[in-house]
Amino acid sequence: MQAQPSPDAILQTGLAFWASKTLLSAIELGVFTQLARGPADLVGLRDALGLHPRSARDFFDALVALGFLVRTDGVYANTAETDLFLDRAKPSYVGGILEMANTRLYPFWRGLTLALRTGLPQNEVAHGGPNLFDTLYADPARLEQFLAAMTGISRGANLAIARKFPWKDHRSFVDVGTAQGDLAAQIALANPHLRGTGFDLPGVRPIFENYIRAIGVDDRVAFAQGSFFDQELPKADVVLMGHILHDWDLPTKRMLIGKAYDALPEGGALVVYESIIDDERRENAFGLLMSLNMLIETPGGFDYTGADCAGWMEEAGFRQTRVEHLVGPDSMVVGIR
Ligand SMILES: C[S@@+](CC[C@H](N)C(=O)[O-])C[C@H]1O[C@@H](n2cnc3c(N)ncnc32)[C@H](O)[C@@H]1O
Repeated sequence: MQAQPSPDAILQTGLAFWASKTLLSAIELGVFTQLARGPADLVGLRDALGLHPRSARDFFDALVALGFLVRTDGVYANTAETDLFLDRAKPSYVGGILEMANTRLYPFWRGLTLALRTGLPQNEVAHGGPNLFDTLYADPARLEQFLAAMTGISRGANLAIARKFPWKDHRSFVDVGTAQGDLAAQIALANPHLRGTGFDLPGVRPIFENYIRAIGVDDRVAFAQGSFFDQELPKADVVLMGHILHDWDLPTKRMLIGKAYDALPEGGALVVYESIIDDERRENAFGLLMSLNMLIETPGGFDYTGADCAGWMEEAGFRQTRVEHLVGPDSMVVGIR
């Protein structure tokens, strides 16, 4: 017998922003950082966070029901996951991307319908700025938040690339658009024979250098500053691009793949990774929604399938390509020169 149609999934997705904003506000308020110092009862937690009595209990219990807190005999505590990943005091903190989601993406996504009608971004550049990065980089606090957010969204894939890629066949790498440098750091940590470069705009240098020093790989990983629009890429055995191609329109994507080709020796590899959409464009919902996020954030950016990317690489001269899943929605496309 066929199941009766139910509106459950429709209502759940339609109102999913309730759960999303509750988690984002909990991160903003430091709920998980506070509870990482020790469990607390309703009044203790409410007072520590400076919340009004009216809805504090509903807020904390909603976080229990959503699976982000546990409550035992009236005492609230983090789950293993929120304690590890949402306590700001731990290096495993991944909340940077969610802080950015809270302050920037949540308000900007209000403009999605308008963006779909006009094809125009809905973020800070909506009223005339030249590009996302110039706007972000004009404000040091926003720049720092953005670069930390990138580490949050990329950490799982960075660890997978550091382990999965055949690094033993290579001696050097350059991470193009490196942000804080987490990919470069994870590759260097897992592969002591490699030397690496993080390439990015000049304003990124101090943030990159602090991060690389804190991880302890500054003897093998250096920063090279510049814009990939104005100059060639530093030469290396492997060129990596994480969340770079989706920021730009097709001519720029092709230009960047061409510059990567020029930077590689014969047998060298280009590794492109992000939430690569499945070739049928029906399964990787995160990748497809990420592409809508690029509509909100950029004038011409979009996400793409593994087959799309492999095709652009082949047009640029790469002789072999392959697509490999990393973690969650992320895959890498590898091109061998
Ligand atoms: C979306 S972030 C990706 C960061 C990192 N690769 C990751 O996956 O987490 C894009 C990066 O490209 C850098 N970028 C933007 N325009 C650039 C340019 N013209 N030249 C070099 N890097 C640039 C930004 O500063 C930023 O670090």
